[in-house]
Amino acid sequence: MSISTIGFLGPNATFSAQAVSGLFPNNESKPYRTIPACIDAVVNGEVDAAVVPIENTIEGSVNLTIDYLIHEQPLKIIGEVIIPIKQHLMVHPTNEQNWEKINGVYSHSHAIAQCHKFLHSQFPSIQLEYTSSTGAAAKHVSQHPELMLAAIANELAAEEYGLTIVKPNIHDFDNNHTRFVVLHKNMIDLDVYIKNNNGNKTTLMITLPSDQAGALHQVLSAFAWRKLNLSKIESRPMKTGLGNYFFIIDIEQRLDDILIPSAIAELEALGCGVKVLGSFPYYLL
Ligand SMILES: O=C(O)C(=O)C[C@]1(C(=O)O)C=C[C@@H](O)C=C1
Repeated sequence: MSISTIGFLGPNATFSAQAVSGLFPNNESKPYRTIPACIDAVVNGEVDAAVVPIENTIEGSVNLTIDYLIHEQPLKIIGEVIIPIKQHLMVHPTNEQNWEKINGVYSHSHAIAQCHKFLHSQFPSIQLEYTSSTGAAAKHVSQHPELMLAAIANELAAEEYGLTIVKPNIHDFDNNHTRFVVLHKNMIDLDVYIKNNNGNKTTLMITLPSDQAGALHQVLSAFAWRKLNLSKIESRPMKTGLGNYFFIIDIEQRLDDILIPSAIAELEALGCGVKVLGSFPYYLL
């Protein structure tokens, strides 16, 4: 396989690690402390690909991933993997009996956001501490039993760092999933290596011509009349001035020879900028 080592948001036993072992069970993987560090590692050639979170059912987009890809390091999206997310409250075993008296809850900001209702009702005035990942939170809690802390993380993290789950499934909505993208320097075909995908997508980045009435409507109609099914549309700031936005659009099919190229040509004729971020298979684990 032209992909051997995969970078992910570490340490061991994060949800990102789970996504990597689910999709690439036989590859080597390498943990990084932040999402930008995972992306840089692909650009620098330290790893062949990275698996990074891009969207969660409850919390929405992972803006850091989208912005870093668009503004800093343009890699290709070569695949997508969606995994169920179950968040558990865990403590050091020495604090198991009096876990309701904990002094602080540690986790990744997205994980804390997924459990806001639980935290608000059970621990309304507790100190919340944000860590670089759920795994990092579990590791920290395991190293400081004397501080009486809890982490929000997954079952693997409880095992890996020797913590006891005292409240399982504390995410506020049952249907909690996170979408991860596989990033690579080149637009390679992942489905040659990983079979049984659940569908295909093409992701475009589109900038609108400035100050043109109905521009977004025209963009959407270029897809609508070709019956190109869109599964996501998202706007993010260009960071060049208030009101300047670009759009990320997911189309539910591969980049073909006719329909998508002709939609792109129509958008360019309207004065839009269009960039193909990837055309790839997706997998549900
Ligand atoms: O902290 C982790 O375990 C991660 O892999 C990051 C992350 C995220 O950024 O959304 C991934 C999945 C969950 O939604 C919570 C956290």
